Amino acid sequence: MTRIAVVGATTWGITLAAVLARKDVDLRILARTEDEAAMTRASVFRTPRLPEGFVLPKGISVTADGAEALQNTDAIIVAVPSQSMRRNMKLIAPHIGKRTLIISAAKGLEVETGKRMSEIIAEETRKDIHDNITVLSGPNLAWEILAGRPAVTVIAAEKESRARRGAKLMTVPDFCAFTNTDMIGVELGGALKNIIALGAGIVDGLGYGDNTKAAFMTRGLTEITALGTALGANPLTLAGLAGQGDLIATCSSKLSRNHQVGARLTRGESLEHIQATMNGIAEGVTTTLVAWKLAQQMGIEMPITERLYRVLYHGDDVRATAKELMAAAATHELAGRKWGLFSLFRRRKKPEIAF
Ligand SMILES: NC(=O)C1=CN([C@@H]2O[C@H](COP(=O)(O)OP(=O)(O)OC[C@H]3O[C@@H](n4cnc5c(N)ncnc54)[C@H](O)[C@@H]3O)[C@@H](O)[C@H]2O)C=CC1
Ligand SMILES: O=C(CO)COP(=O)(O)O
Repeated sequence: MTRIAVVGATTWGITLAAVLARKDVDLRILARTEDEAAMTRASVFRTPRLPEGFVLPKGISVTADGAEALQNTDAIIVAVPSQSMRRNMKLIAPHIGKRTLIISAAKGLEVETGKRMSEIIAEETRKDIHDNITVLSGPNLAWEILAGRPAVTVIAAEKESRARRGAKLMTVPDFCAFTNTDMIGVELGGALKNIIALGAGIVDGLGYGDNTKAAFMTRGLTEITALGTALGANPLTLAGLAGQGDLIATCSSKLSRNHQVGARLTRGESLEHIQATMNGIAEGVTTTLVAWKLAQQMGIEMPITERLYRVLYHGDDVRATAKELMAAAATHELAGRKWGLFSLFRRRKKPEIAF
């Protein structure tokens, strides 16, 4: 029987385990402590993000023992906040088998290095398993998926065969995985759209209309595509499910924590207070910092990211910043959009960034 382990008793980890339980597989969740494992087993979830009354499907085992959870698995899904990816990988690396597929399900960039999750996984694992590193990302609000509403996702790996293997493992009724070989694009799409989702929460919180929102989302996609392609992503990936698709889902949904952060900022709440009370992770906060630094160092114009960075890290006034952004001198719509076919072959070197 196929054996899959999920690292992280998080909203997304539990959701993916519950989704996979729709088919006949041996599923194990690796929790951080025996307490956390016992609570998850008893369906007492620390996060209120799961639908009310949700019960962990029978047959999923939960343990805090790494060897028990991870040995002899066909795939390990790592569903932890991105700032904890390196720490988690250090713990699980010794248990990863030569043929085990590693699926990163986190959507963020490491603050200290600006690195993508797959880069961190590679740094923390043996070379002989690097071909097995894959990433999963797409318009995937956990609550909707657990509620049984149909969704699709994308699995990317450098080798098409690994992406196909991952997609086969992850596809179940009402949750279907597309494949891609552009890992950079899929990861950056999932991470960078959170910046724009946070801003969309501000747009909604300020009571602006659909015209504003459409403009904001479109220009948001423009600037994350500019950074993404400079970092080596295929622009078509960013226009696909893991980029534009996820951007639409999170900018439109009140279920999105990133959207919630933006909306709460417009009510005068401080970022510290929001983060302390939201009981979950909004990756867009740290991703804004990383993207801003990358943009500065690579000379890429990101007017939305730049202003959100000032709101989040320098306490700029949300209303004044939104007004300033909407009034900012418009340029040629296609200015800076140089990612024609040739840009695929002209990757700029990512700077070494000191954060
Ligand atoms: N919730 C969602 O709808 C989706 C989340 N994701 C991504 O999945 C990643 C995890 O997010 P969520 O599951 O929503 O987190 P969450 O918001 O449910 O939980 C985050 C909290 O989990 C705890 N945690 C549990 N196990 C942990 C471990 N092994 N290492 C570190 N912290 C642990 C920590 O207290 C942390 O603050 C993020 O990168 C997120 O962007 C991706 C798609 C959908
Ligand atoms: O990535 C997500 C949906 O695709 C989840 O969004 P939030 O992290 O903003 O809740």
